[in-house]
Amino acid sequence: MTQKLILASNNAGKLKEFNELLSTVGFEVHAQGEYDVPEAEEPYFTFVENALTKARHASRLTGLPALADDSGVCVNALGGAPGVFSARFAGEPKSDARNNEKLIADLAAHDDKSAYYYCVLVFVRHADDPQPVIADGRWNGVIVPEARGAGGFGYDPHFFIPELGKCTAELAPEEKNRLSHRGQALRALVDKLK
Ligand SMILES: O=c1nc[nH]c2c1ncn2[C@H]1C[C@H](O)[C@@H](COP(=O)(O)OP(=O)(O)OP(=O)(O)O)O1
Ligand SMILES: [Mg+2]
Repeated sequence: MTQKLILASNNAGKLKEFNELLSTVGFEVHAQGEYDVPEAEEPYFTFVENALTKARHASRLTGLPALADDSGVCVNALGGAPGVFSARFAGEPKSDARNNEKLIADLAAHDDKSAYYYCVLVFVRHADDPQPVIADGRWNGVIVPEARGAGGFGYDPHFFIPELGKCTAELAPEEKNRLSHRGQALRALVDKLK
């Protein structure tokens, strides 16, 4: 029997990646938007607290198991910023274009362009689940000033993987999922659910 699962996210890029990643795992996946779940508050300073809050919120409003993702790009020369604040780095309303512009500007005076993507996933079986399942993943790269590629979302046009000679926006979806922070975290999470 396939189990219904709510994806506790409104981010179209994440939803597309999760649909690909979860298609093989036997869940019937529904985005929280299908159930008119509004965006949850993300008031915390850690990825895990924000992800847990998003998962509980979606599960409470739908009565179904929920999976949430809190993720971001952490830049070493900026002390890990924007990190947990990646989505709203350049203020409200959220804008990938303005976030990328600000990231390039803030890094201009720094020689060290190294960064990593980080993702925490939290799965709850029900809203008050006392044993949320948690997994994370990390993906190292460097920030480049010139945008490259049309795939992915968010910071992908500026997140360069030296080993591949490409930005993550230049990767095919299956290649990004095989390597990404989100792909790593999801495989670890699925292992824990077995
Ligand atoms: O693979 C990625 N490729 C590019 N950028 C990425 C990636 N993964 C996270 N990011 C960036 C996008 C956003 O600026 C922030 C996530 O913020 P985050 O709050 O977790 O998501 P969100 O507000 O867009 O949607 P939601 O909270 O509904 O899941 O990190
Ligand atoms: Mg968010």
